[in-house]
Amino acid sequence: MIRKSPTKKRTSKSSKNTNICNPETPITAHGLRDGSFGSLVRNKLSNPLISPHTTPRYAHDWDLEKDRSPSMDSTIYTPLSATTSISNSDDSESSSLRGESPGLHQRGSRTSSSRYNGSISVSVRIKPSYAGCSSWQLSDDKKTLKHGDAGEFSFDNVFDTQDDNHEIYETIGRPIVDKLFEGFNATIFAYGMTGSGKTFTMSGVDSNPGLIALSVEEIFARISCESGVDKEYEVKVSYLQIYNEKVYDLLELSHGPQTSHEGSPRVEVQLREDSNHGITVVGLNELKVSSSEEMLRVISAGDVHRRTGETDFNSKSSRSHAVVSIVVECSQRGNGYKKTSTLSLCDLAGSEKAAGQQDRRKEGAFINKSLLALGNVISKLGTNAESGKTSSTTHVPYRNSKLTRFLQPTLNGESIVTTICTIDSRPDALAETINTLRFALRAKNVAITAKKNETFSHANDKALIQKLNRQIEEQNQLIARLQSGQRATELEETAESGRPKVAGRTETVVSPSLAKSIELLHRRPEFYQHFMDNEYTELRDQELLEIADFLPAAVGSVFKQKMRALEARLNGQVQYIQQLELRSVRLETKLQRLHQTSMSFQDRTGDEDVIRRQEQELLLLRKSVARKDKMLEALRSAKRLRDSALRPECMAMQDN
Ligand SMILES: Nc1ncnc2c1ncn2[C@@H]1O[C@H](COP(=O)(O)OP(=O)(O)OP(=O)(O)O)[C@@H](O)[C@H]1O
Repeated sequence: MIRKSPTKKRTSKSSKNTNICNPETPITAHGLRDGSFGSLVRNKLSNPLISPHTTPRYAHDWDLEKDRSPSMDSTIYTPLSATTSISNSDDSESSSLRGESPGLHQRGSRTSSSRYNGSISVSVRIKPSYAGCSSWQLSDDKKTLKHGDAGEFSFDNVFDTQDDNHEIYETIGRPIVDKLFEGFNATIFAYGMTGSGKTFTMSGVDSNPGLIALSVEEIFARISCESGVDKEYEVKVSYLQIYNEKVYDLLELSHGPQTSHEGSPRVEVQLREDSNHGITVVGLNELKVSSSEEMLRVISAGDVHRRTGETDFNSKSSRSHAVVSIVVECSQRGNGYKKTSTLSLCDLAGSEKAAGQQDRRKEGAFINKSLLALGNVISKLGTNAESGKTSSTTHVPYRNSKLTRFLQPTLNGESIVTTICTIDSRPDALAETINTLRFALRAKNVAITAKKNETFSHANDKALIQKLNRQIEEQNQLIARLQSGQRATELEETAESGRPKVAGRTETVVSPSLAKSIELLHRRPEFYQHFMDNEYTELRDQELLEIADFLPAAVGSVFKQKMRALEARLNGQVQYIQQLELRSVRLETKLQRLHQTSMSFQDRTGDEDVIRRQEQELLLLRKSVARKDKMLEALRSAKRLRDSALRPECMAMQDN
């Protein structure tokens, strides 16, 4: 049975959100103050913060490098306007009216069953915060975030502080797992500043499992429901981290989790690109797993080795980008159908300000550099989609970081992508929050054209064809054996009927008409017998009938009987001879044709043999016809003798 996670209906909340500074605000199960963000602030359509020509008021690490910062780069920044928000929300609304999942951003009109056309689906999750008042406000439909200074931002979904991981899974995780089972590659990635809740969303905690655990449970629940006699599933998992621009396998088995100390990067693996397979990770362990428990054990063993450290915003910050890849392979027995799709669950490292510690600073520089590269790629892909260009015709800077190189196939349209951008509502994180929201807006523009990974293997067809061919071959041999047996019998019979016996001859090359003639000759005795036995046919000769009438009754009837038999035999002989003559003519014509053919194929001794045999057959037939002629002549003379014996003078003499 498919496990149904408890579905909490996404309810609209009032736009008049509770100020989290309010001591009346209830505390959630996680010990956090519940409720949405701060006081309603006037909506400003023209916003100084988001103008490409204006310097942001908030200090940000990236702001120091304005030229490189995604937020400040005027070539990649898309100014936000009321129109953008409205058109985006209209888009989402129309997709929900079409019955599409709110978790995916699919363009229904261009979508066929084996293709998915859409764009990256983008959701934002707000982390509850104690630190100061927030001025963020969420719209009733939970799609638009407003900030007094930053303006208005619309997305496919905005999850507020009350939404737990189950709620998020139901809205964005389950539709992605649906697509996975249809055969599409699918990706969920979490993006946001350090401490904003990416790992909390992806991995969760014991009391509130994250998208990884919930997806894994769903995958195995479906497999147990769908597996059967005709369908079989295989599931594999791999887990890697990108730390300081190096890729490490988190499932390397050479050291058990107990022996390796927490946070140490495992075995380094390499990204490789080739024309056949695209980007691959050489040497990455892919473990076959057969249950959700087993897979979650494997993943948590990998978690232990993920690089973590302390940042200003997170005491246990993930210092690497981590990707869990789950490969689901479904094969149908009998027809060679196979579907292989991959679910990639990425928990990116968080962007941050420059840290005090040297190690943290180095890590932070790598993290920021790779996130900047990701932002640039997303921006370029978004611009391409808007202008109708493809990444094959324009340069997309995938090579600027290991993260973008690794995500290249995903972002290049081989996967359906959902991103969850986490933000921290505290005021001192506003600059980072705005950067995250800008990234999220750009991601919304990235077009996806994914196709199902389905194949039909012809291995089974080949086996079937081979089997059928073997059967045909066996049957051919059987027919040849039966034919040669029949020929041998015929030849035996021919020999018995006075023709020379040909010992051990198994040739079967006899023309059908010749075979028929031979058969007729073989049946000759029965043929004669038939006419000889036919004594009850009517006597047709009028003269004989009249003579019989003159004879005494007893003699007359014997006479009639004898005459009838003689007449019948005579007629039979005549008919038979006519048939033989006809066949003889036909055979002669055929023989002539064969002679002509043999002239042109003299080296083919097989044909000469056939001609020789047919000539022999013809000779026999001619002899037979001659015998028949003699027999006919004898019968005619017998008739003449009888006729003369029946003349009146002879009769009178007899009477005397
Ligand atoms: N929505 C939430 N509800 C309750 N607690 C949360 C939420 N989001 C995050 N937290 C808590 O905030 C802390 C930091 O979260 P988390 O580690 O998930 O952040 P992160 O974005 O992964 O940070 P980093 O990039 O530094 O790894 C954790 O203690 C986590 O439990």
